[in-house]
Amino acid sequence: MDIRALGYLRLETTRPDEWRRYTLDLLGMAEASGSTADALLLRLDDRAYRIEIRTGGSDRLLAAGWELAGARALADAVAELEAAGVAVKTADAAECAERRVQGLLHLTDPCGNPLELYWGQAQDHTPLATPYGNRFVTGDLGLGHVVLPVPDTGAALDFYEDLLGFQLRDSMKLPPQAVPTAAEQRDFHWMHFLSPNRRHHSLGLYPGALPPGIVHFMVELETLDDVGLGLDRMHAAGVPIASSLGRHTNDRMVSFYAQAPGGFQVEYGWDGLVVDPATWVAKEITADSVWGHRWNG
Ligand SMILES: Cc1ccc(O)c(O)c1CC[C@@H]1C(=O)CC[C@]2(C)C(=O)CC[C@@H]12
Ligand SMILES: [Fe+2]
Repeated sequence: MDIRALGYLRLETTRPDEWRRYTLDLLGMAEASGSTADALLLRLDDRAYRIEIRTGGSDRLLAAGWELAGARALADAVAELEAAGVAVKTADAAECAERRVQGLLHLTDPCGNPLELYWGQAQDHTPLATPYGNRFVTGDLGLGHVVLPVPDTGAALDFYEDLLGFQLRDSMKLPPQAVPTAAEQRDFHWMHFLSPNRRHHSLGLYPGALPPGIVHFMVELETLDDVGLGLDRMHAAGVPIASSLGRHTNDRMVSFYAQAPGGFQVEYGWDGLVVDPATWVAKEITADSVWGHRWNG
């Protein structure tokens, strides 16, 4: 399947004012044109939007949007999904227009996580004015990464690897105490990292359940100072820091994790690894970080 990148995230929130402050004032995102009273659209680059925060009755992931190369790629995806027995719902013209894409499918992964496959997202050609002059690393690496809860980790790995065509980059054993909501009792649980592109991982699979349907999402900044200044803003605003600054072993990302409104986290990072998919070899990592990343509570 010709999926190219994580294109957008859609979230539902019961606390839209908090999310507004969090994304614009703390994460340094820009409000996109087309935002409405019900849905804050956020710009990180030349795309019309990368994140949608929709006001509703719960705090949860509405969809991870994965971008395909074009109309033929999306039609091929429908055929492959249906042949594999996966139910897909094709969006009508009105819904495509609302999402600002030219073709769109809805489906769920084997653990019930909502995804959208799409092609042809609108661009915004007006200069991007982020509040602190910070720049996000996107382009063909996509928006960043998202970590999804997958209690049936094996089924989820098969789905993303074999059907969606993501490349497994590495895996890490988590001790039972790190996965209190695992489906079964085991000595350890695998966490997996995958991507359809050169970004080390666009998707993390966390082997437990989590009510918001998302463990964290990561946005990457161009400079270390962008990340440090973001950390200062989080501290100044009194946002709980879920994990201190550190460097991950697998993608070498220097990042911290801040609590987001609604029970999950945002990872704010710099210097993530770009790999060559043609020569990559899947590995096991035996520590999450080279240094830092002290988790709180
Ligand atoms: C290990 C790792 C490497 C690169 C990343 O971008 C990344 O997010 C992680 C994993 C972070 C991970 C998590 O998402 C939920 C709580 C986890 C499972 C832990 O208990 C240790 C690592 C944590
Ligand atoms: Fe991450």
